[in-house]
Amino acid sequence: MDPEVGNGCVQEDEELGWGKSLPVPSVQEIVRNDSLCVPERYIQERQNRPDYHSEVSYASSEIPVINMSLLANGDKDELRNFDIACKEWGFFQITNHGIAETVIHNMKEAIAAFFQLPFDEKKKYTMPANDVQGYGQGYVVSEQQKLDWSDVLFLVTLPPSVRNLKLWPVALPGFKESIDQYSTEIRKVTEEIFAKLSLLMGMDTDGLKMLHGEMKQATRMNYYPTCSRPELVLGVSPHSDASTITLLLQDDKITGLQIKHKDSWIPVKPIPDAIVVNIGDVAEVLSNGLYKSVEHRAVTNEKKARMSVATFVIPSEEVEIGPLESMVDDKQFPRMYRNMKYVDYLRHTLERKMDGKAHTEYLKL
Ligand SMILES: O=C(O)CCC(=O)C(=O)O
Ligand SMILES: [Fe+2]
Repeated sequence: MDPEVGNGCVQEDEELGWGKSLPVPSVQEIVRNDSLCVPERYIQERQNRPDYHSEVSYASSEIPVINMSLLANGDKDELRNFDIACKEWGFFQITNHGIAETVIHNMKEAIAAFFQLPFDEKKKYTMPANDVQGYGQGYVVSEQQKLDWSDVLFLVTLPPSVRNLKLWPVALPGFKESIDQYSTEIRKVTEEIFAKLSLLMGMDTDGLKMLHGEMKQATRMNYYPTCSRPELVLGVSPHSDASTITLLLQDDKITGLQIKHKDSWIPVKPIPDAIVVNIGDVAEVLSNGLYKSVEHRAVTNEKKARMSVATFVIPSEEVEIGPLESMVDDKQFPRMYRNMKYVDYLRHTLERKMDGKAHTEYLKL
């Protein structure tokens, strides 16, 4: 069977989308056909391999953990911890976030069920040639570029009016309901985080929410098959997220996510039912660089496939992003980023391969 997924099978939608990506093989199918096979296109250049210089630090216990219940209830110490987490780490895990265990469990089951479908079934949701939504892989712009050891289902989930249900496996029992519930809960947590970020950025509590216009959520469901040579490949190449914030649900038992902190890669050890939150490029720009959209990547392993669900919270396409007046001070904090319509930034990032912090650099003055 030809394991190729990506564009080509599905008709192009007429509307101008956010971007497009070249078709690539399904890694899950490659591994299913031959669990030892690691094609050349997946073997990273030496300096990009996960074990290069053994530079992985095991200081993962240092990554901040924020108690959302304390934060939401106005605890001053937790607000300070949150501020430090956003400034110094750009990444933290949240506990007591109020999302019911069943909602998290159902979301994980839904993506597991999708990736367990036969390949011919999954192919029905293949990314159209001019879209980044659907089943396939994003950020592939050349036949020469190294590929990530993962398959993806990427869907815009909120608001419901902008969903492209043709690309949703709606016939899969529980799939749509699980995404609906999970997305609604993530939206609530986002509003809580936005309220506190707004205060820290010198606005009223609803400042960020208002500024986003009709806020959207897009969800990238990542499937990382096992790899017989995990030291040669990357599950996701180093990148920062083009979102305002990202909320990531990861496997409770398998560590795969690593973040760049003080020039080392630090693994984010899962805390069961916690959600990993990171500052995205939009929050970095709005805060004039005070809050950091940190580079991260995912590695694979030989023993067990890993899944993760990244929910990107993004502004309405027409919103102009740029440093907030309250974050700029000509003497102390001169403006570091230019203004740009959000959709133009998003398209800029989606036309390129993932490349560390290179996308954010484009916004710098
Ligand atoms: O799987 C992970 O831990 C990271 C995924 C990620 O960074 C993304 O989808 O943007
Ligand atoms: Fe990411």
